[in-house]
Amino acid sequence: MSMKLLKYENHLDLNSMKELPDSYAWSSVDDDSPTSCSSEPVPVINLEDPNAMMQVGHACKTWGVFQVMNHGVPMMVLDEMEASGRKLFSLPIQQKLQAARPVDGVSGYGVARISSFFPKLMWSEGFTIIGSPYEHAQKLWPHGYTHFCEVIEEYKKEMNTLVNKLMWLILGSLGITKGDIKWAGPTGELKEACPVLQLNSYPACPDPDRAMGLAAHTDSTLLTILHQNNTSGLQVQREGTGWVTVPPIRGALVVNVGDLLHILSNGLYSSVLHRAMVNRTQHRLSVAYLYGPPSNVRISPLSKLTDSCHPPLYRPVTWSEYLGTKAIHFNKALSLVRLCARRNGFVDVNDHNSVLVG
Ligand SMILES: C=C1C[C@]23C[C@@]1(O)CC[C@H]2[C@@]12CCC[C@@](C)(C(=O)O1)[C@H]2[C@@H]3C(=O)O
Ligand SMILES: O=C(O)CCC(=O)C(=O)O
Ligand SMILES: [Fe+2]
Repeated sequence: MSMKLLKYENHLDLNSMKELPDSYAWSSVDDDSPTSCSSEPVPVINLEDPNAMMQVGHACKTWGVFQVMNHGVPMMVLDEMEASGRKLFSLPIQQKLQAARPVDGVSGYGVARISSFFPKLMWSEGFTIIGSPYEHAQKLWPHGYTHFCEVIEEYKKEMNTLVNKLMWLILGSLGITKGDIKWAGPTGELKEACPVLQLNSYPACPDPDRAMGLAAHTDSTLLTILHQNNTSGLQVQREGTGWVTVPPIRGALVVNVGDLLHILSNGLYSSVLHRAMVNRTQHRLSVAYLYGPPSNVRISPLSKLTDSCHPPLYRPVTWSEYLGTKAIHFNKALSLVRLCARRNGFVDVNDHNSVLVG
């Protein structure tokens, strides 16, 4: 094979490339280059602070993203997850392809799912885990998959505890109590949704200024909890400022507001547009815990947040319906579930054809 590059699904084995192929060269990466280091930093919140709820609410309203410390997830669990991710992505490509994500499937190894919406390829590889990791792990390590599976299960358990804590802080900051949430159990635990674990790998890149690790997107979740290794790359877009880097802080976790929380809060807390950049010398890893509601729950603006002056801006939607819309329409999905302006007698700010009423 020429240049000893192994091709899979039209994508190349990134670890073996000495030059950036044209198919990976994003000419416009620098058009909206990151803001200077002097911009306001992404909030870092100590979850043991008695004012944590107020700070979380403020961060959701003004950023849509924040980092948390003293979150209760043991450092060892984060380190083990990172080591397992590294072990997985450093397997030979032929081995990783044993666990390839099927064309019509969600779990497994593959390129960024959003690739199809962009003319250029992304400098990353991913591994998506939904439900049990056993089936795929067995294909990756036929004789030694148990440790990987144990690490994943432990990580999911810790994330589930944290996501409950975060959801109640966020909902509390909106004045929402346990009785207002249909999918909360009697002791306030949020009924088990089917969480998704997304492992992302961004190999060192020979021409990082022209490459894109993961293109700008919002997550289709209520919340995403992201663990990044010590290499920076995550950037969030802030209105009026531009792209702001979320610096890795050892032990801290990044929390993103997703589209479903945007809907649930009737747009009070906006989902955050984010992307991942790559690095010339360092391999970057991230692990995203994508949290959504149980499959039978339809998410719509909470009634406590709406009245005649603040009508619901979005129609009810289940997580899987929303993922379906996202899979087809990508970043237009949120505006597609937005209620039509005229039907409610108010103007939709996103509807440029609407006529002012009243
Ligand atoms: C539940 C999901 C959210 C996700 C699509 C998916 O079905 C599984 C992977 C998720 C992920 C992770 C990387 C970014 C993202 C946009 C993508 O392409 O796959 C998200 C999807 C999403 O939040 O819409
Ligand atoms: O790698 C990152 O920092 C971002 C990953 C991400 O956005 C995702 O998995 O949804
Ligand atoms: Fe994301």
